[in-house]
Amino acid sequence: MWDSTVLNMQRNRAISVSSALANLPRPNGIRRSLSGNAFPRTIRIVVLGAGGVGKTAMAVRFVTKRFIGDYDPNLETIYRHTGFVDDELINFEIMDTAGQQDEHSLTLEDKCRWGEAFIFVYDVTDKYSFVELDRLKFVASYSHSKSRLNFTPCWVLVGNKTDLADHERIISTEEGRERARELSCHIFREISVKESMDEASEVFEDLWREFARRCPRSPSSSQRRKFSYRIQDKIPILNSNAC
Ligand SMILES: Nc1nc2c(ncn2[C@@H]2O[C@H](COP(=O)(O)OP(=O)(O)OP(=O)(O)O)[C@@H](O)[C@H]2O)c(=O)[nH]1
Repeated sequence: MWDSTVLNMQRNRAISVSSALANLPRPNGIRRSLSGNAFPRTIRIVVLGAGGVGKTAMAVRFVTKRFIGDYDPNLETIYRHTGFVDDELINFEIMDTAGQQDEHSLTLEDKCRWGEAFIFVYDVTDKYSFVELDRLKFVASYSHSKSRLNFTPCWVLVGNKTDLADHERIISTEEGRERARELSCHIFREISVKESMDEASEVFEDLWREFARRCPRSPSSSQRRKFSYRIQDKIPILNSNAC
């Protein structure tokens, strides 16, 4: 009797503390999500593709809404960005990999083990970037299978630079769609990061929806920590309000 009274008191206290926490204003203006989750869920996305296809431009477009013309090709960064998708507040962690590897950087497998969702980018005017997709998908699938995370990651294929398509297109939309099927990608989009802010954002938002559908519970923080320590030592993290 006494035990159950104490248990009930503890439970009521826990409930009132958690609802009080949920109602507190969050630091940096982060609100409780409208879906009712007190804390935003996190998704880790790795962006892969040959050099110069627009990986950095796409990530920066999503995070800052701006198109910035040129970046250091060796720059690898993890962008952290919090935003709403369908009334739910989501933490996006986006690893922008360098298309040209230098011998001191982490291996591609190391980086892929960190990821839970993958965006493969090619340039619709560049045949090599299209051919390179096979190798990248192979490495990402292999690395993910070694990471022992118990869900199929979300795969997305993006053909970028459609603003150049009228005169310079080499890969047709149908070829892109067909390759998405061959690579078992869940989502295929053609976009112009340069001309459209919305097209870049929709890639990340649709990716989140697909991820949430196939993985209702995110990996635990202890699972995530296993893959973090080597990566986060070597790749700088940039919060979106600092971009
Ligand atoms: N026309 C056009 N150019 C683009 C578009 N997106 C990116 N670019 C340009 O393509 C070049 C390469 O873009 P990045 O974002 O640096 O490409 P990346 O894939 O990150 O390249 P690496 O860092 O070498 O791997 C830059 O000059 C961009 O301005 C686009 O949608 N249209």
